[in-house]
Amino acid sequence: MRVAVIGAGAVGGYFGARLAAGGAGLAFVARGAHGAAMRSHGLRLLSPRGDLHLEPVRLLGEEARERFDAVLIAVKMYDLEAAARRAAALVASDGVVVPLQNGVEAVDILRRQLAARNVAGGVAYIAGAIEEPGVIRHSGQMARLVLGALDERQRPGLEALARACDAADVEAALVPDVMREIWKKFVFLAPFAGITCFARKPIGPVRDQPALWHRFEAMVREAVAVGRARGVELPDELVEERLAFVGGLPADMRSSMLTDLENGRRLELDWLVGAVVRLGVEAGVPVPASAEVYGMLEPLAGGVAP
Ligand SMILES: NC(=O)C1=CN([C@@H]2O[C@H](COP(=O)(O)OP(=O)(O)OC[C@H]3O[C@@H](n4cnc5c(N)ncnc54)[C@H](OP(=O)(O)O)[C@@H]3O)[C@@H](O)[C@H]2O)C=CC1
Ligand SMILES: CC(C)(CO)C(=O)C(=O)O
Repeated sequence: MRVAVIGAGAVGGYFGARLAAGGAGLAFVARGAHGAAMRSHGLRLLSPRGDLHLEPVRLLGEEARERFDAVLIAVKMYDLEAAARRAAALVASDGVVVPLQNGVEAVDILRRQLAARNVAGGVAYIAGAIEEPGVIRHSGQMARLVLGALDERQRPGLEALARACDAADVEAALVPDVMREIWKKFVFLAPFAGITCFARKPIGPVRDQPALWHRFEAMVREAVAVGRARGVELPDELVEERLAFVGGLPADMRSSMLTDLENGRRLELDWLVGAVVRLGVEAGVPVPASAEVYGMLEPLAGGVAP
């Protein structure tokens, strides 16, 4: 199977390298110092699930005319529009494009640049970061994809992608209602990103401080209420289930937004806590806890040198 990965950072670099090592015909679209390092020394994964050094790495230049059966997009939300245009030039007419962003708005952004027939849904459960150009650091054991069709014609392509994941020892579940799965991640992830940035701490110290944990819980409840108001069928037990999930995460787990904050990078705030607030206001759902955390972080959203 021919797979292209646009954005070779924590998410794209990890899953792309595993797929390549598992035998998929894989090529990356990468840029900057990280892309240059991949070109000269390959891509290195440092992972509790096993280190990997992929060399050589196949990198696609602007001139690439090849078409791919699947295109995974793993750039930050603020780069998605441009990446979607690139995906349109790389995906086969019957291929699938799978966005792996956190947030609930990636599919809508992709549909502005691509035929709806090609745009599928995806969720990535993993924690990691680019440690230095050419090197991805994976933290913890979690490394899982959730994939789902948004058009019946995408099923064979997604099944083939799931088989390629299986061959690469990457856990990938095909689900019937992927938008619901995207929301099920969003309802804890947006609050998780918000509260860890608000506290400037990983999740362990947040759990240990009742005031922070109560604020986090309030934010999860608000995000679930917003999803429901928008017609997403989220089960009654979801809040408790998501709190238990976050309760079981390793104490030193950081959100990718906290890592970005600490590195002075732009934040995905407007698509995470900001989206809870924006969509909540649109739907007439009160979101005071999220709005307060959003307000505190908003001045930092553009990236502030550490
Ligand atoms: N990190 C994590 O633990 C997780 C992240 N996510 C989500 O996944 C998405 C990706 O995050 P993450 O992997 O952390 O991001 P990273 O910043 O680690 O990687 C993104 C990479 O894509 C590059 N890029 C951006 N636009 C283009 C483009 N047009 N062509 C080629 N390369 C491009 C970036 O380059 P440059 O640096 O030059 O901008 C960067 O190297 C986000 O939405 C995030 O919320 C989901 C689960 C876990
Ligand atoms: C919380 C985590 C690590 C889970 O996948 C995540 O998605 C992120 O911080 O971006």
